[in-house]
Amino acid sequence: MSLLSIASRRIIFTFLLLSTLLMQGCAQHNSGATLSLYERIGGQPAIEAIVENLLYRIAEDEEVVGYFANTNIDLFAESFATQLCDISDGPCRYDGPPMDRAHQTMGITDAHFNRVVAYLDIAMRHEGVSLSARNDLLGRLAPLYEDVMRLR
Ligand code: HEM
Repeated sequence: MSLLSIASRRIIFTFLLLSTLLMQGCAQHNSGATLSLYERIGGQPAIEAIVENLLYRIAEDEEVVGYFANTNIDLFAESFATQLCDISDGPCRYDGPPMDRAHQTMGITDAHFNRVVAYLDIAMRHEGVSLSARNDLLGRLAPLYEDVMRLR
């Protein structure tokens, strides 16, 4: 085998190796392994659409909407969207009241808590958020249950 053909084989081998590594990198990127949860949800526009969608579902639930009777809905929407952005590793910092203070004197029942969480899941599904991203976000909200219900 000539020196030239050994050299060209090496070049081809190196090229194949590099393109395989590059393709693996792209596949990993596309599968979401390197994306933040915030990005997998769809970033700020998706979060705002999800909160809006959630608000319509709450408005249609005669029992749950009662909790929001004295609430400034625009402020709530902004605050909730910031919290979702923060908790999903987005570029926001939630600096509103802690969850136990935000929900004091409400006496939220388990059934109503579950309904709001279900509405949030449906709102995310409606906005095209993948099952795994939905589960990850709900998993991050789950530890707030005790504070929202004021059980601590
Ligand atoms: C994991 C579940 C929940 C999270 C993460 C959450 C988060 C929040 C946040 C961020 C605020 C805004 C706080 C502020 O800036 O003043 C808020 C307010 C509020 N939440 Fe929740 N919430 C949850 C569950 C619920 C449930 C189940 C209900 C009722 C059934 C509820 C009813 C309210 C109401 C009525 C307000 C407005 C309080 C006010 O007018 O000052 N929340 N919540």
